[in-house]
Amino acid sequence: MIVTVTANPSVDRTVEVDALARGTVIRARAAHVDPGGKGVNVSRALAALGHKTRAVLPSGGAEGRQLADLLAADGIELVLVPIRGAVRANVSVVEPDGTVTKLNEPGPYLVPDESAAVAEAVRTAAAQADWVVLAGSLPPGVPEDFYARLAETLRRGGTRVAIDSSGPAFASALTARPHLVKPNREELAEAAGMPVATLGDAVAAAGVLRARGADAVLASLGADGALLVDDGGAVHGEAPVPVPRSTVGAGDALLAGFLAAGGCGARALAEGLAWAAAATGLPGSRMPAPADLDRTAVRLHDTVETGRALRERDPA
Ligand SMILES: Nc1ncnc2c1ncn2[C@@H]1O[C@H](COP(=O)(O)OP(=O)(O)O)[C@@H](O)[C@H]1O
Ligand SMILES: O=P(O)(O)OC[C@H]1O[C@](O)(COP(=O)(O)O)[C@@H](O)[C@@H]1O
Repeated sequence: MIVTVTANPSVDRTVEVDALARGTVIRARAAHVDPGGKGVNVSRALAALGHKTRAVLPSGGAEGRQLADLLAADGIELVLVPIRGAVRANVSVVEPDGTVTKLNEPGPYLVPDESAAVAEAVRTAAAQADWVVLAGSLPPGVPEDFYARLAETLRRGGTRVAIDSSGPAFASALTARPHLVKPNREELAEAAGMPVATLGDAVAAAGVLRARGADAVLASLGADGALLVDDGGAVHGEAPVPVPRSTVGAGDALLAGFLAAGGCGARALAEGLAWAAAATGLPGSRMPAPADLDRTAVRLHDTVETGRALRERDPA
């Protein structure tokens, strides 16, 4: 069982427009709504591919009810912690060439009792979990070391912990010695305090994160695939996507596939890459079904091509 924790979930609205122009009225071509938040997406990917998962998240307001309704059909065991504020709504504006502009709200203010209730729900939900995933930003009011403290407690109790966050919440969580962290290229560079322009830079930056406390680093590198750095060394892998549709949630699919395949080693990296490639080929944050996976497209490289320049972020 993989338990996910999303401190700041969202209702994700994706709006398709012909062109984005500031200060004008834009008539959208289409819009759709998905459940959102990084841990929520990890659970969605796991459930879509037949794995047992439980998602812990604060829930309040009309958006909280909407999010629970959207998730009801997904086969995820939900642990909803009531809060007074309303769950946020994030908007992604997609242009025809695939460029995505994201507007992520800060989220509701959580009073100390509400933060404590989420932490308590996680401790209960985590009993007998194979992995606990702590993912996404923290809403206002939740202390910066929220994931760090949870990770420390879970680790002491023998539970494996994976973290996918950013900024101070991520930096502080490293000190809790998580088993796995999943930064994207920007988060890797920010946390390591160095530019990441080549695969060699990514290996070096992952080394910095390991020196700060992470056992293993699964770095997602957009169109350049992903890199796993652990005690066994570094492995790079990629899975080309002929027509990328949307990368929203692709990093979450990568992490979900990696954990579903055991959460360590090259085989898990390959599985994560297959899930991420499939998610990248689907619209919005839709998660792949078994028929969407093509494991034959995955290529692993034991020798990392350190001089290889990383591509600019794909607009899709
Ligand atoms: N253009 C692309 N072509 C192929 N795979 C991609 C592409 N963009 C993303 N991916 C896959 O999705 C994963 C996550 O994407 P990335 O943008 O790095 O993460 P995040 O969504 O967390 O920002 C990558 O590691 C890669 O496996
Ligand atoms: O918690 P954050 O960092 O604001 O991110 C939340 C957003 O990220 C997502 O989980 C998608 O993640 P990615 O685009 O990084 O794959 C959305 O569902 C959600 O709106």
